[in-house]
Amino acid sequence: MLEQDIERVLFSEEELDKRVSEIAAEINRDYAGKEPMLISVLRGSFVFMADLTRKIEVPCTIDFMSVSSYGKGTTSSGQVQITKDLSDDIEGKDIIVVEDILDSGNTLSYLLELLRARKPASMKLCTLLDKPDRRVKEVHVDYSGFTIPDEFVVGYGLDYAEKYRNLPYIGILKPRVYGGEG
Ligand SMILES: O=P(O)(O)OC[C@H]1O[C@H](OP(=O)(O)OP(=O)(O)O)[C@H](O)[C@@H]1O
Ligand SMILES: Nc1nc2[nH]cnc2c(=O)[nH]1
Ligand SMILES: [Mg+2]
Repeated sequence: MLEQDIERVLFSEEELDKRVSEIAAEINRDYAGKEPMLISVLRGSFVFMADLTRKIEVPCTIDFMSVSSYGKGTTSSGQVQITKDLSDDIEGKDIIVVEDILDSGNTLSYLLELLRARKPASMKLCTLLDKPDRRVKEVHVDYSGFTIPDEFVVGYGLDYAEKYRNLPYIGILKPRVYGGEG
């Protein structure tokens, strides 16, 4: 069972639901009278995106982009690959980039620069988790769910070697799973 690979739960389903509601309330307030386009950075953000969008009450559109830099490891390769681009144009739109985690910053610094060049009317970043300890590229965050310690977390969309995305909570992986001690 997946549960046996989890050292401890960092955020329960209930805690995630409460925080996602709070973030959605901020967005609803900030975008009153506007029509934001929410851009989910796949694959990690799919669960957060689905929960967040269902709590957004202003009219909005959604799109998806797929980016990968971790492969099977627990540290960033630094090489960001776009594996699926957006379907729609973002020029003149008020976009909100939705991410599961900001860690080294490699993914988002690359992605935000690329999207900025397409001339959206405005661009904000919403990340569920922020792990500042391993940052190598500076990234400005507009909406952040939780600041977390330097531990490799999984669940609620986040994977290790493509597994654990289906866990309904966020947990810390036992080091033995990825070849560490424990
Ligand atoms: O700040 P960084 O160090 O760049 O790390 C953050 C990124 O890493 C993960 O994606 P990953 O490349 O593992 O792809 P995935 O979303 O398909 O899991 C996560 O979903 C973020 O996009
Ligand atoms: N699953 C997972 N993916 C990440 N990508 C960057 N940091 C992390 C992390 O802590 N866990
Ligand atoms: Mg990953």
